[in-house]
Amino acid sequence: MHLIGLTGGIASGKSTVSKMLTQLGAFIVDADKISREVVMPGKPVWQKIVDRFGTTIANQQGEIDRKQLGKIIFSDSKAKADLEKITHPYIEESANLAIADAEKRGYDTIVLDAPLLIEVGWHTKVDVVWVVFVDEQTQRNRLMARDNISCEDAAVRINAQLALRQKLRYADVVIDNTENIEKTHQQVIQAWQKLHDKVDLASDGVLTPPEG
Ligand SMILES: CC(C)(COP(=O)(O)OP(=O)(O)OC[C@H]1O[C@@H](n2cnc3c(N)ncnc32)[C@H](O)[C@@H]1O)[C@@H](O)C(=O)NCCC(=O)NCCS
Ligand SMILES: Nc1ncnc2c1ncn2[C@@H]1O[C@H](COP(=O)(O)OP(=O)(O)OP(=O)(O)O)[C@@H](O)[C@H]1O
Repeated sequence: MHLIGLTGGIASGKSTVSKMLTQLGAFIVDADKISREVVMPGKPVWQKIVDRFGTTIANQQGEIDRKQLGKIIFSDSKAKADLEKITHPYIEESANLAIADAEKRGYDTIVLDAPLLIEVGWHTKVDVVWVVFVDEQTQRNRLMARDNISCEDAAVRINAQLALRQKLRYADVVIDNTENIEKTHQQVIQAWQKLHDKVDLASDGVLTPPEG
């Protein structure tokens, strides 16, 4: 089994690359999706967030108001650290279970899609690290357009993460997503092919020619 750690910056294109990897047959474990599941009402994380941030952090339906929580944590590093201390152990436990389950179900390639892969040290538990890169201006423009936020808010969110250029130092594979989707798709297919060819060589000493 190959475990790919897929990371990048906010709005650099991780979900876009994830979808391409799904089409190639990988199973995706999405840390952002898990972070939404673990805060549902009734879960221990929900209570811990309400204890730390007050009852007004939950909306009328009792769900955590993510917009409000995002506003708080992206402008207050202590609040961000507190939220991460509450959520990360549960996100990690759930991600580990999802990886083990996908392995049991016979998936040959599993992708841990996590924006904070390197910040939280999970890059050490994956086989290879793929970083989805874009230049900062493109990143800011895509983030503003997708989330309908101001240039200032986009900059605050980008700066809340380890700089994308720093993440490149941990990369086994860099997917440059600055240009169009087709160019990105070609890089993903190439990296996928290389990963699987390499393993064929390592496992039996003979390079298996690609099919077709
Ligand atoms: C801050 C929250 C409430 C914002 O929720 P929202 O629905 O608006 O955004 P979503 O969860 O889809 O995240 C969007 C992007 O924000 C960035 N982001 C999220 N959390 C963090 C964080 N703690 N630090 C830096 N960037 C973050 C990531 O690039 C992520 O892809 C939410 O992201 C959250 O609960 N974060 C804490 C959990 C966490 O660290 N998640 C990251 C997975 S390892
Ligand atoms: N090559 C591209 N050309 C144009 N737009 C793109 C390209 N890649 C992604 N986008 C757009 O940029 C935005 C960010 O991409 P995406 O949601 O995949 O990023 P992400 O890294 O998963 O974001 P987040 O960290 O916030 O979850 C989306 O609106 C997406 O449609």
